[in-house]
Amino acid sequence: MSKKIVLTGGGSAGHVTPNLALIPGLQAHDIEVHYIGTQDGIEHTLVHGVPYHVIEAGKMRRYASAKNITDIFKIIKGYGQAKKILRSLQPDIVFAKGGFVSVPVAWAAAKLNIPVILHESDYTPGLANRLCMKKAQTVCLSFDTREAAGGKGVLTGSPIRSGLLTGSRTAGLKKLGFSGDKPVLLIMGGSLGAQAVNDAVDADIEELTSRYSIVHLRGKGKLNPTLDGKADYRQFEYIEEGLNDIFAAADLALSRSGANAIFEFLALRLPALLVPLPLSASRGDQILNADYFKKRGYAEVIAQEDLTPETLLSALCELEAHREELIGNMSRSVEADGTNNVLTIILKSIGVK
Ligand SMILES: CC(=O)N[C@H]1[C@@H](OP(=O)(O)OP(=O)(O)OC[C@H]2O[C@@H](n3ccc(=O)[nH]c3=O)[C@H](O)[C@@H]2O)O[C@H](CO)[C@@H](O)[C@@H]1O
Repeated sequence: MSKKIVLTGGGSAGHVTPNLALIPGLQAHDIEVHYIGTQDGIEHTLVHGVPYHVIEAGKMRRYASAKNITDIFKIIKGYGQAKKILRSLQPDIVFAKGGFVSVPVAWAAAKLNIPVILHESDYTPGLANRLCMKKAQTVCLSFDTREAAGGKGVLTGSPIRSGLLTGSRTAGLKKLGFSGDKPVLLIMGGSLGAQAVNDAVDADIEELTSRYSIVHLRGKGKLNPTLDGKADYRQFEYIEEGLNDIFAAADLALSRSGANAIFEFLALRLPALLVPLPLSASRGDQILNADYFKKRGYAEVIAQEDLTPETLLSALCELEAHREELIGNMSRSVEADGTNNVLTIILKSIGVK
């Protein structure tokens, strides 16, 4: 009888794309894959070709909000729904990628004695993963932060969708309508977009497009219609299909330092200028992710507070000047594409050879 796995994770694409990276390898081993996510989360739009089960999820905020009360009821409801789904599916294992939808699923799995494997993408775990960690038998890590994982941590690297590494520059340039005469700058604000990065780019668009051909992934609802049709500028909310060709066409990136994006840049040897999500809007995990990449010479970093049209331009010039050096450092990197490492851990724990 074939084995069964439930994947979970959502809220932002960073909690979904590693699961997408694992699905082909799991199916190649004849493992039946199911996904538990929310109705309205980005995971519902990104997961295709496997049965998708809906539960409610509540967000645990680090600030006071009336929603904290209503969300407690959602979490309790989600836990009950997850238990019902898991009881009927009887999976051999649950793989939780993080985000708040993971919490009721991991807790319900533990309650039903179903083993849980967790993946932590960031340098420091978020609240959702800290809550799941208690229930996990193994915590796979993108960064070598094994001491933070309470003896359960295994350094695996980050699962990366294999298709992302096999794009074509020619196809990317054609899709974007760029000649390839200017360097192509990919701007990516994380899966939900980054308003501060978008604003800084918009404020300096004339100068930037005089130097670069720009492909800008702005995030849902964050397109700027005044830039439609502008030469050397293409904007998208989010690219699901064909991102590999866009990545292949890019010479440089300007990006948030979400863990998945930066490990993808590393695997692609794409030099990036990182603008971490600031402490005012997060627990600071992107700052630590970016510091790690800067220290190893894989990327340059600029703080959001320091972002002006002038500093942005000079930081991009610096990045261009150090491009070959950064590519060399990334080529010698020891960080692995985690897809096979995570797969091996999952297969071993359910006895599949
Ligand atoms: C705002 C926020 O809290 N972000 C967190 C979220 O990342 P968030 O989802 O914002 O960003 P990540 O960089 O981690 O992941 C984005 C993923 O979406 C993909 N993508 C992006 C744009 C696009 O058009 N098409 C596309 O496929 C990227 O290739 C990547 O695989 O989870 C990460 C992993 O825990 C954290 O490091 C981030 O801090």
